[in-house]
This record gives sequence, structure tokens and C-alpha cells, in this order.
Amino acid sequence: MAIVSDTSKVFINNKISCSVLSKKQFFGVSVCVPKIVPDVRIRSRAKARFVEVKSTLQINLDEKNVSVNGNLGFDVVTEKELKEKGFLGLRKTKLICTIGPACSSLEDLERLALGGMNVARLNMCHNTREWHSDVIRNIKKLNEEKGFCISLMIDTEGSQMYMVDHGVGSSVKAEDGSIWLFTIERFEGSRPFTVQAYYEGFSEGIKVGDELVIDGGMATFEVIEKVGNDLRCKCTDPGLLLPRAKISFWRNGKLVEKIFELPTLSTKDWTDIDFGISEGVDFIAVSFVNEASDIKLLKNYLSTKSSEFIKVLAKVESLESLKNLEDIVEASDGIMVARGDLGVQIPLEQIPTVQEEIIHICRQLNKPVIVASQLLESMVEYPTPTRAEVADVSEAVRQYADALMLSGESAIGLFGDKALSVLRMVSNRLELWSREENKQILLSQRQLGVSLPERIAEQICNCAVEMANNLGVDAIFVYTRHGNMASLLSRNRPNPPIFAFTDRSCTVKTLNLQWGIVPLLVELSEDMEHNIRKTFELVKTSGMVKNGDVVLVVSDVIPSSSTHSYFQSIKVKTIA
Ligand SMILES: Nc1ncnc2c1ncn2[C@@H]1O[C@H](COP(=O)(O)OP(=O)(O)O)[C@@H](O)[C@H]1O
Ligand SMILES: C=C(OP(=O)(O)O)C(=O)O
Ligand SMILES: [K+]
Ligand SMILES: [Mg+2]
Repeated sequence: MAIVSDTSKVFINNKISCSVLSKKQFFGVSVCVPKIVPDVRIRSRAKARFVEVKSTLQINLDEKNVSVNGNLGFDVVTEKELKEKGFLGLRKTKLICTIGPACSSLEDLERLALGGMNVARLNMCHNTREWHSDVIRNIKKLNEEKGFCISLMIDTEGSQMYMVDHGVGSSVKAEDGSIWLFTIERFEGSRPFTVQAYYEGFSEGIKVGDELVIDGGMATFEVIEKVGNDLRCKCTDPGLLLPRAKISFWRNGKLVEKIFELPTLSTKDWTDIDFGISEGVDFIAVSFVNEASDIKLLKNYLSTKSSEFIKVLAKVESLESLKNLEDIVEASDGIMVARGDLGVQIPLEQIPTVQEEIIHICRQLNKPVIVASQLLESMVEYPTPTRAEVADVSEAVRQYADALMLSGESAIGLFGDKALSVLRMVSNRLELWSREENKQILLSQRQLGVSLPERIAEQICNCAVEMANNLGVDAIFVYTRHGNMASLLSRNRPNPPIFAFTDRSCTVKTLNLQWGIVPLLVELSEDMEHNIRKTFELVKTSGMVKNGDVVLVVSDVIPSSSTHSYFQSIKVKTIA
């Protein structure tokens, strides 16, 4: 019998938590009535456990010690974290939230901002441009008025030829042996055992006997007849069909690859890209990239629009993209491991190793990498994650991904703030562990630079991180225009945080995605000594550092035309 107080939480099956609504005494025995979170299912004979809750996961919205620091462009969340936990306590792994109907109001967005959201992702597959425009306005308002630093990402719809719909909002079950028609016919509502395919050519090249797999294994069918472009199929592995489910075809255990006649960027995508440019977003994530030319095309377009500062991220989510991986990484400004669709095109058991390989290549080529989809999927419905989900998030942090992304957990989930706090806590824990246990996965150095100045910059950053770790300095300061030096430092995943001072606000926004970097906006002059003195003063007066703190300074000034020497340097300074 547990002693229950009003602050107790009840855990059902170690998963669903709820608080105690009322307590009653029956013959001296305490009986509690739990306040169940709405819409969660509790199985019969579920286990209940009572836990005293001492502190809450969420940062309190009303806390008054969050101030806007006008001097130094420190965002309020970093400032608070630094004051509370010190340099080594700063979280290094960046967090992205997909914004959907469950988190689009100003108040919702502020909660996510306080919870550590670094980048907001808008999935152009859903909702109207007006809706997305409102969200962007809200985020800019938070940045300007409340001192947050949230970057904006749009994610293109892409030509998803494998989507199907059964015409109702919720899932339907496909029973073993049932016969279904997958059709290109367009009709309103639903028809029994009939699924509409989004793309007319979906059945091209498909033969009787092929397997049709829903959402990477939710249900499986065998093609038993071709009727024009439609497919009659028999369910061989029963399961659920969700609205807009993804399908793939398999023959002799291998994915049947379609001829990609659809462009990676559709007419709608180009309109969405123009929308992104006019709204001033920081990142465009391109869905279903197949080869490097897809990315080059968009980058060229951005430069004709004088918008080359918008970073282009390639989503790796097709078998084809895995074949051209290095070229795609090289051509893009960053990668998203889009495990949702990837899991439809490759066997699920291959995802963990493919993820590790992509992260490794990205670090080698110095491109930020995001791990996305289903990190905390069960939290769309439940307020706590599964143990397996926590292990998955931990693994992504241990592999040194730059960023973790929430999809449905924040967009439509009941517990988006909690999901974000789980990512935050797991990242902090794993980062601390890697450091304490000295589990740094060292990078076998691959030289990136071609010209002498590029090679110097790269060597300086490699050595600077080794020095910073060996000396145990409190922080690394770097002065950077385009973020290149900051990024080369981050590539080595140092123990102390990297404070990147820049005078370009777009550099601040793009560095937001990169591991361990705290980007700060300041005016910089040609005189590097002056910049160092000035930023030290600012940091000191803001109370961020104290006497005795040791800072490693990496500077990178473009040499003036009168001289041919290079000014990149490493200094170690003690705050006095
Ligand atoms: N802007 C939006 N408006 C409405 N629903 C959204 C929006 N963004 C995301 N969602 C919902 O959140 C779910 C998860 O988001 P995401 O993973 O980005 O998309 P998808 O499931 O289409 O790949 C979507 O299936 C959709 O139901
Ligand atoms: C992130 C992904 O893309 P989207 O959510 O747009 O399908 C994915 O497939 O994992
Ligand atoms: K998308
Ligand atoms: Mg996808």
C-alpha cells in the first residue's frame, strides 16, 4: 500500500502518468482517484505505482529571472542555462520541433522556446501558406520581443508517389486474407476495401506476385491481379492502414525501384520555396533528394534570388539517395536522416547502421546532421516515452548528431512540451556521460581544405579543440563571418561550448543547428584585438564569465589586401 499525497503521480504500467485527483479514507485505508490524462487508453490489469514528484520537468513560464540581454545577443534560454549550470552544463545537441495545430499559438510556441527549441520546422505537406505565415510571424515576434533565438526551417512536400488514402480520418484494419483494390480513381469519402493511390503511375512495372508493403511493415499485401493501372491485392500480413500511408513494392526480398520521372522539386515545392524566401526562413529541407544535382539546382536558384544565405538541407529518405550519399552530403549544407520514409524503402533493421554511417560521413565532410522521425513516437499519445525510445534518442546523441527532431510529438501530440524536455534531459545526460567517461568518438581526420588558408583554418580548429580539451578550458571563443571556423571547431565535438561571435544575423541562425555552438551577434571590426577586448568586456559585464575562467580564443580575420600573412590564431586567456 503506497502513501499517497496530493503531489503524487500515478504511473500506470510504468508509462501513463496522472496526478491524484482526490483521496479517500475507507476504514483507515487510503484510496486515491487518479486524474487520468484525457484520451489515453489504460489496459485492464495495468500496474499502478505512486511516485512523489519533487520537481517538474518543465521550465516555469512565469519565472521572472529570464531577462532579455540586449547587449550581447545571448538568447534568454542559453543565458539561463549558463547561469544555472555553468559552461560544461550547456546542452550541445540542438533540438528541432515540427510546428502543427497542437503547438502553433504564441503561448504554445513560447513554451517550446523556453523548453529549448532551437529550430522550428514547418512541413509544407500540411496546412495552408497563410497558416505557416502566421506561425512564422509568431516566432519572429518571440525572437524580437522576448529575446529568443529560434531559426526557421521549411520542409518541402516533394513528389511522394507512394502515398495512399482509404478515405476516412482514422485507421482501418486490413484482415488476413482480405482482398483490397488500390486504385487511381478519384472519389470523395470511403469505399469498403478500396484505397486511393496518390500517383497515377504507382503501379507501373509492378507484377502479379509482388508484395505491397504499407508504412514499412504496418501491413503487407500480395498483388493478385492488375486491372488497368489498379492493383487487386490480398492481405498476407494483417495490420493498420493510416490516412496518407506510404507504400512500397518488394520482389524477391528487394525494393522494386521505380523510374523517377517525377521531379524532386514539384511545381508546388517551387511555390513553397518562393514563400520561404519571402518569409525569410533560414533552412529549406528538400524531401526525397535522389542525387546531388537536386540540391545544386535549388542552391543556384537561391543565388539568383540573392538568397544564398538560406541553407539547403537534403533529406536522406530514399534508397537512391543512399547510393549517392557522399555527393549529396558534399553538395548540401546539411542532412536530415528522415527515418520515416527511409524505413519504407530499406528494411527497418538497417536503419540504425545507416543512421550511424550518415552521421559519420556528415562529420567527416563537416555538414550538420539531423536525426528525425519517431524519436518519441509513443508520446504523441502518452505523457512518458518508452524505454526503447529513450535508448534510441541516447544513441543518436552518442553518435554525435548535431540535432534531434520532433515530428508528430510536437505537431499533433498531446505532450509536445514534455517530449521536448525528454530530448533535453537525455541529451544533457548522454553528453555528460561521454565527457566523464572520455567516450569521445575521435574523428579520423580527413582533410577538407584545398587552398592554404582553408587548410590552415582546418588545422587551427583541430589543434584548438585538442588544446581546449587537454587544458580543460571553460569556453572556446571564435570570431567568424560565415560560420566556417565555428563549424570546423564543432566538427571536433569539444568538451567546452563554442561561443561564436559574428556580425551577420543569418550566420547566427544557421549556426543554431550545429552541435555545441552558441552563436552571438556583435559588431566586429577589422582589428581583432579590439574585437577580443570588446567581447570579453561584454561577456564579463553580462555576468556570463567570472574572474579566473579560462577561455581559448580562435580568431579568423580575412587578411587585408596589403598583407599576405594569415591572421588565424589560437590564444588562451584568463578572465581577470
Ligand atoms: N502544419 C501542420 N498542420 C496540420 N498537421 C500537421 C502539420 N504539420 C504536421 N502535422 C501533422 O503531424 C504529423 C507528423 O508530422 P510530420 O512527420 O512532419 O509529417 P508526415 O507524417 O506527413 O511525414 C503529420 O502526419 C500531420 O498529421
Ligand atoms: C522527416 C521525414 O519526412 P516527412 O515527415 O516530410 O515525411 C521522414 O520521412 O522521416
Ligand atoms: K515534407
Ligand atoms: Mg519523409
